[in-house]
Amino acid sequence: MEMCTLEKRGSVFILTLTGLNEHRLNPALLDSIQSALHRVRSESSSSTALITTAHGKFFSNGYDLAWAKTADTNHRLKLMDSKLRSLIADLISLPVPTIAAVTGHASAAGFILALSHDYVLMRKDRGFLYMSELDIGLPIAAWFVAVIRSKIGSPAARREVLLRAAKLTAEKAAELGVVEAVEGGAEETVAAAVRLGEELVGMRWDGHAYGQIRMAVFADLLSAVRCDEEEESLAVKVASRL
Ligand SMILES: CCCCCCCCCCCCC/C=C/C(=O)SCCNC(=O)CCNC(=O)[C@H](O)C(C)(C)COP(=O)(O)OP(=O)(O)OC[C@H]1O[C@@H](n2cnc3c(N)ncnc32)[C@H](O)[C@@H]1OP(=O)(O)O
Repeated sequence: MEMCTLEKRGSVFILTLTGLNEHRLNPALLDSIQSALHRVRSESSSSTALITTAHGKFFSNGYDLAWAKTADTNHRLKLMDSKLRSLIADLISLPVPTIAAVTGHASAAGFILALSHDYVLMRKDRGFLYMSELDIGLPIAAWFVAVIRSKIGSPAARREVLLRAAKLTAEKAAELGVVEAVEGGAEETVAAAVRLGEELVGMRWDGHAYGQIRMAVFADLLSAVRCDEEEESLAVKVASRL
């Protein structure tokens, strides 16, 4: 079953998480997204940009904990987490500008996926950006915090997101500096992302320079994403709470 599509619209790629489901980040969906990123990398000979968006009322509702809850929970949790980390590292090294067009709820790992883009545009009327770990009693990985620290500048905003589990609407997220722009509905958000993408493509930057500079800007984040020291202990904690 196709879980995401990749289409070229003008000069930009649009990666869409398909289906009216929660787009939970299980290995199948993570693999599908990552192979789309590999296609963007291989086909981005000329200047291009990547927009990531989703169908339905969810951008992504986070890890697929139901999938993980089996006899082999620890292994499955670690598998999801290592696949997401690999995907985030690919986004940071991708030689093209990246834009998340958040057209629905983005929770926990889904929020991390959105934040890992260079720009986040969000629809005004529906959808929350929400780190739900506090509400569901789960610990958080240091690398998740590294993403949030790299992308959300204000300590007050980080407190709202992590220590208050705030459900941020687009307007609140813009006020806290979490998203760049608040658009209308889903279609307007994708259209605004395409306009921004075409504007960035118009700069005709060298993609490898763009990717290298982004990796330099987020060097600390990249090393946190690649470090799996705590994974085992966190997996045990998370598994015990499922
Ligand atoms: C776990 C991996 C371990 C690996 C090994 C260890 C290493 C790492 C360890 C890390 C530790 C774990 C980290 C965990 C990561 C995860 O991803 S775990 C999974 C997390 N996911 C969740 O917890 C799911 C959270 N989601 C929700 O709670 C809900 O889906 C939601 C987002 C709150 C949406 O709820 P829902 O009821 O479906 O929403 P709606 O019906 O759409 O809206 C509710 C009402 O709000 C109104 N509304 C919606 N948007 C807006 C808006 N923008 N503005 C105003 N109002 C809005 C909407 O109209 C609804 O109102 P009513 O119609 O009046 O009800």
